[in-house]
Amino acid sequence: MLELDRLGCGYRGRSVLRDISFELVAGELLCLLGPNGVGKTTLFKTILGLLPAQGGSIRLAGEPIVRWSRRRFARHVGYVPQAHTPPFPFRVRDVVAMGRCAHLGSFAAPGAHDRALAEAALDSLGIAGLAGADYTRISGGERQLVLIARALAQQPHILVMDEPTANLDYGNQLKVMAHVRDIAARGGMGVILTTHHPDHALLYGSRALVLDRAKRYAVGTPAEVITEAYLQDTYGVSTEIHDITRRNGLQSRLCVPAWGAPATAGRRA
Ligand SMILES: Nc1ncnc2c1ncn2[C@@H]1O[C@H](COP(=O)(O)OP(=O)(O)OP(=O)(O)O)[C@@H](O)[C@H]1O
Repeated sequence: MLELDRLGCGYRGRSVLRDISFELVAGELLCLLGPNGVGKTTLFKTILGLLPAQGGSIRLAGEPIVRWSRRRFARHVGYVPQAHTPPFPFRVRDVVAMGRCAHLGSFAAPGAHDRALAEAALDSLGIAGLAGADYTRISGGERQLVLIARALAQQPHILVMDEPTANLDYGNQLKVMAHVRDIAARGGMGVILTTHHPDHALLYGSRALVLDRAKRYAVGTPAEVITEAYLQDTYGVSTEIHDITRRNGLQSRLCVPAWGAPATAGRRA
């Protein structure tokens, strides 16, 4: 679906990442992890065509993205930016319906089908009750959910999400991750998202791309690339990664800090 080949990205006179190669395939959720300032958003902006590539290439459905018109690109690729406050007090249902813009003709307004997709996207995230609210008067986490709903209403083939769970409460973080994983798998959408939580990738990711401080990267299953050594070297914290058996018998892998618990906590009798 999306192929990066030795991609370089950065800003005028400043290289941020070099020689990044990976593919995003249909139905997968690829989690991108890395320390603050390493270049995750810069990589996304380059994939989205907002910054010119500094070498290498990006292909979408086998065709270099430089050959894609903006309109065709917008029909294929959805983007969830980090939450922002827009200057205009649109109603939430209109913000979500804007996700349908790339599918409409010039000057056309969203029709019944587009409105229904917008309402369904709000409903799927449990925020149908916000539909009539003013987008500038809802909380940061609610705005984040609305931006996710807008991207879902767009029904893209590829969804790029920049820290989609950053402002969300614990329950909404888990719901959004599970929901995105499920719609990727069911609908054949490829999703790439950034997260600062290794557990999000371990629990929900099909694959992970991890960047370290030296801007080296590795791509693989979350279990392959999110290791105690990676977390120690990259974040300077000691962690333990454990395989657990859930009550339903399924196996999961989780990361816990190796420090910080009271001396007596969890001590066996
Ligand atoms: N407009 C810009 N012009 C020049 N340099 C920039 C610009 N925006 C970001 N940078 C620099 O590019 C580098 C990568 O920034 P980027 O925002 O991609 O990091 P990130 O990995 O997304 O970080 P975070 O996890 O904190 O969101 C940083 O050193 C940052 O200072």
